[in-house]
Amino acid sequence: SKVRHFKWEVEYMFWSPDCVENVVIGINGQFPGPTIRARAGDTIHVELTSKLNTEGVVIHWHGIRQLGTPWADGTASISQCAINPGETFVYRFKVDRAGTYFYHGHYGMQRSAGLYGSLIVEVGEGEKEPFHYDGEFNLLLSDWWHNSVHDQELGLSSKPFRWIGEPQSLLINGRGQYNCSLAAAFSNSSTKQCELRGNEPCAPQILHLLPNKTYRLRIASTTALASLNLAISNHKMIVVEADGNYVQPFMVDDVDVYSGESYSVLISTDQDPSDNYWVSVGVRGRKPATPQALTILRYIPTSASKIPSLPPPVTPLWNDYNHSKSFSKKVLGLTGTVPKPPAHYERRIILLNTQNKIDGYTKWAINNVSLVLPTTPYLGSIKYGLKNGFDQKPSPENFPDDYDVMKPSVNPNSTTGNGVYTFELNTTVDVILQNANALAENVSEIHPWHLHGHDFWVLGYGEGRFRKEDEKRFNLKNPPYKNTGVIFPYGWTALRFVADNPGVWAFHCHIEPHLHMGMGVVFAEGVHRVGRIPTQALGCGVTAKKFIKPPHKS
Ligand SMILES: O=C1O[C@H]([C@@H](O)CO)C(O)=C1O
Repeated sequence: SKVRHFKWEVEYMFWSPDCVENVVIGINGQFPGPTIRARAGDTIHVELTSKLNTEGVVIHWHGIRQLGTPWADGTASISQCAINPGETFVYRFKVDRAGTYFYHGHYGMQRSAGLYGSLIVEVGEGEKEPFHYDGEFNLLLSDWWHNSVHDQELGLSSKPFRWIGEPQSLLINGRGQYNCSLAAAFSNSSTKQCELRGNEPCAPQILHLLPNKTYRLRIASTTALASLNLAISNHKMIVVEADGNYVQPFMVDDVDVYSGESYSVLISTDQDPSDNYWVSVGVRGRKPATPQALTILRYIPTSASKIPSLPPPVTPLWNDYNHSKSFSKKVLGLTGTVPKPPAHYERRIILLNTQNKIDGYTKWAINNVSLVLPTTPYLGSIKYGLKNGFDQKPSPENFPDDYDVMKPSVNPNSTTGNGVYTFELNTTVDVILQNANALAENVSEIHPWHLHGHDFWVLGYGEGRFRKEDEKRFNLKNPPYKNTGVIFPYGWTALRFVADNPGVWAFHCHIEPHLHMGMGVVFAEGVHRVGRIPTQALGCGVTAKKFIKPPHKS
């Protein structure tokens, strides 16, 4: 295994992700940031210098468990202090397992500003994947707004509340087309045909494939909001990986990808090689106001500029939740490659997801607490026993029996808070994510929940309020092992994980504005076992006072 060194500079830049000039956060002059490729067992060493001149920054390595390096998880106020303008911070961690991952900003709403890139881990030298392919392509999916994240953030934290609305564009590898369509010829709207030469930052990345081969597409979503659906005209996909774990292969026409998830699919280039085909990405779960993202799957030697003869695939109806549920339930762990869940839980917490008003501000709350992060990162506060870093009262593990999840939330007692769920090291924990009605009547939304530092088993999905007897239907045989799991409107999702990674870990809705509005919780386990935390990660809040020594007096 190797140590892979990278030197990164993070900076704002002018860029045109969807052919409209905007401001993005780039890395080394690139948007999306550079793709990291490594092999399982390698160590990644990123020396990150911030050239953001008016704000801090951190980078989270999504899907990497940070075994033994919780300070490198890149979560501001949780695992480290934000990196100040001009400062350099070293992220050094092991990528222990092959898979499709990505990285992104985890401070304020910097992910929405474009701070993200792919992290691909190949199998270790001499090891094999449990499937064959001749070549691979990487599709990092995101959504894009034309107003700045500062504008978006201010709206979300204003009274009256201003929602960010639907994205202007969907991007594939940071590229979309706002004012034109690649498939205008097939549309009955007035959208004009894109006239792109191919070298523009918004020109689609065309996938060049040879006929009669098998390709692996690595699909990951770092969207701020949108739940996505990807389809390829005339080509079925075999799903083989989810969130860095192998799944029992299954064939589909289209794949749902929620923010924070990744999938690998295999396709066979067995179609008419004198044609090209569309790859299309559309919005699900929210009434779409965003055109599909498109790129072209080109069969060599057909001309790359040949417009496919068939129209792009149609995304399933946005509110066809049965379609989404049926997809999610097909995702099962590949026996023999992923660990089996312990048969029993030792602790169960139930997390009610509600939209609330607190002092007239619109928030999301978990068991009536809306997360507002403390100024001191938890990792340092807990390790050094500094009790003034955050609320010492344990966080609520349930919600009132008479709460009606089908009715608009009232929550007279909801508050902001920053307490922690503390687990005894190696405890088997069940988390029941309970969805509910939002503030408006007859509205309940999709929320993809992402856990840092672990994978969890998704034991089941259900409708309405979770009941104890529902556990009889849990899949303990071959549940998928993932780091992001979705809750459907008015439903519940049951997760199980083993709290075996000393550190402090965020668990939150991966929709960026929802997290910003408080939709997250903090888990801690075995923090006394955490090794020496780099001083730089502690240089803020109450830990700064303890660890930054005054200049030596002679
Ligand atoms: O958090 C959200 O706020 C809006 C809406 O509920 C209020 O404007 C929306 O669609 C969200 O997901």
